[in-house]
Amino acid sequence: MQTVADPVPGVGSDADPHAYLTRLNPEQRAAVEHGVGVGAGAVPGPLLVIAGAGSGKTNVLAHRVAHLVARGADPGHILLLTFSRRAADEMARRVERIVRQVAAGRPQLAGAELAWAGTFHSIGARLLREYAPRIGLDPAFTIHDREDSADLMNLVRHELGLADTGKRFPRKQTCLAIYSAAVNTLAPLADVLAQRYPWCADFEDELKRLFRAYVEAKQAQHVLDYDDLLLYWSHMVEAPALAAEIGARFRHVLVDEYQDTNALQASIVRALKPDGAGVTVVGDDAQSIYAFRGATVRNILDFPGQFAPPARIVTLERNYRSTQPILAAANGVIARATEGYVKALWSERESAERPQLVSVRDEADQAAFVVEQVLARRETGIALKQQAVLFRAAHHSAAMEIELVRRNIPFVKFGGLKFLEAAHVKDVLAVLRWIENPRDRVAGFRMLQLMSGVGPKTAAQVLDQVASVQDVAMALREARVPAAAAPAWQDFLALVEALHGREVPWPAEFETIAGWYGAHLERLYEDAAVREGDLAQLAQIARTYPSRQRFLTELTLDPPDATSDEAGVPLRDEDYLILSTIHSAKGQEWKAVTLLNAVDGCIPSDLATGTPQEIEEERRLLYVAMTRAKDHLQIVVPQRFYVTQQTGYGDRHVYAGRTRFIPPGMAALFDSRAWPEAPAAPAASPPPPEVVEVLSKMKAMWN
Ligand SMILES: Nc1ncnc2c1ncn2[C@@H]1O[C@H](COP(=O)(O)OP(=O)(O)OP(=O)(O)O)[C@@H](O)[C@H]1O
Repeated sequence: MQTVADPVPGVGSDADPHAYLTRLNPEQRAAVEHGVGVGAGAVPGPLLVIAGAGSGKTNVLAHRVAHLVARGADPGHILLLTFSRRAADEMARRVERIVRQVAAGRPQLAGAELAWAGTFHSIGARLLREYAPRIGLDPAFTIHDREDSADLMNLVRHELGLADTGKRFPRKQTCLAIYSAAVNTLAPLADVLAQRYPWCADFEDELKRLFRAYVEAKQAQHVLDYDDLLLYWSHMVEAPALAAEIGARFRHVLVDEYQDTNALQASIVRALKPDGAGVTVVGDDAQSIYAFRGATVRNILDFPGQFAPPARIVTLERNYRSTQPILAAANGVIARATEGYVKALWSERESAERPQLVSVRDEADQAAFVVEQVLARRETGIALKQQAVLFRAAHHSAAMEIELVRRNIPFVKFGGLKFLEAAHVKDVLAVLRWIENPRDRVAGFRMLQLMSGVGPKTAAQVLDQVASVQDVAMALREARVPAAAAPAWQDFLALVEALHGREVPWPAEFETIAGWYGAHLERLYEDAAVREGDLAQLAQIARTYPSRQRFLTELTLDPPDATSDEAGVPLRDEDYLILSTIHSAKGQEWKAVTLLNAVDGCIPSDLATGTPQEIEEERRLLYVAMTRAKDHLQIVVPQRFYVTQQTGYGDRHVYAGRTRFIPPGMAALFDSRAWPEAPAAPAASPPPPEVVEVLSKMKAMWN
């Protein structure tokens, strides 16, 4: 049902206003044009774009949105759901660029802006604020990140006496993980326990009690956790009237990275558009790597059959990123998967260089090898930024990081500690969150204990006192605190009075809080100077938001990646090597990619070999890693590596075999080599070095 775009006369210097379509290959173009312009008022039927790695998924989605706008769709009625905010921003930029090309001579397109592009969570937060009164929610709710949620879970766990049952009740992080898995997979608690947490199955009743109390605590404190942003949204659209109202706001709903959505997200899309009209989902089942967070590859596998007639499927198989030998090896890995949409990626980028399988002795040699290669490639003109070292688990890069620091090679690491997880950043945000919502107990608890002399008991008492009053500042003035806390308390009262009275507008408010916190920082942390740098960065970010509420919401939902107390964040270097977990490498590409620790136990991770599904997900992880490479791919296989805290064995070196996903039958797709290469001839043994006498000098120092 495609139509060829009508030419629009007099458009800029470009004779064809839809010239952007000619840049697409036939399959991409079919996806972009599907159902657009079939008649005034008609909405395209559901579309599934199966986009192989590097086949231009981002490109296609951006073109489809731009094409819809160019053909008359109101950008304010387009909902674009992406996996990360970075992806949403990038997409919006591309759409605007394409639309600008068509806009000359069509003034109504000039200022076209995508008002509704973002992650499921951030769009959920926006809709919930707007519709809060309709579902009995306080619109000023604050949002807890994972750590806050775990803290609240812990608080409730203690209150219910579950922490001291004598038996080993699951810890707060585990409780939260179980809760989150049940919510996101829409599965009964008993099933989640049986399948994922069998060692907690005995606690089903207690866990239910805990989760009920946790939900009550969140409601009493007007806080939502990450999962609530989806859960409330999904409950909201279960009401047919609200579903119809919200669904009607969005004529087109486009979802990126559909393979990594969970059951809850799919149910939201279904509720908004029950017949699939206007829905486009794009993804690659071969790159589904978030099952551990509740994502289900079933969403993409089952999408077409949800509708009658079924959704149209367009498959993109031409890869623009990698050389053909790299693709052949990646295809070889994924061809052995048990289920999926069949596709054979191909590329016109011929190369004589096959990917390498490099055998090294251990992790130290692995690090030395990678550094040697990285530097050699830089000599050939490939900047460090164009080179990435990928690994399955964040700690796999430890030896590598040490070697890089020793050799003075700057690097950035993605997938390690997140900015918002750093204690000092959390401290400042806790103050802001509490000012926003004084019922938020986790924020208040953290904030009050920043003051010398205020411990958990005093903090809890104070929070009880302010829990139900309107005038928080007054309640704080009347609160009794230990004498040791008196000086700090006076400063705190002054801060609260200034902020509650709104004497200080945003973002100056942030500076005021940072100033107050600065007085505590040195006492709280040894490396206060480093942390001050992070806070300055946070202040910078704060200035870009119009209000405290927007700042808190966006930052909680999409935190910046790294803090400066992490190793090697190259604040001053222009060029730096990329170190990244495979998960954080999603959607990226580099000229050269090196994969560390391609051994069984690391990939597949020995923590993820419990079920066939887990093993399949590990295979897809390897596939994702390999398909990030444009020109050069090296897969390193250390013969032995160091493992920590293996149950019953302690820390030790283990000998490992090459990952099972590259069996001997695939060897022809790679060049195999060993490093260091065996020396051509035995070197003559050097003369024994002269011994310099220092021992006696050392002792003599203390004579
Ligand atoms: N029609 C095209 N002509 C030329 N290059 C293209 C075309 N479409 C996409 N590309 C290029 O192909 C590369 C991969 O595109 P993109 O990042 O959108 O792929 P992707 O499908 O999102 O990949 P992955 O899912 O593996 O992350 C980019 O460098 C992009 O510029």
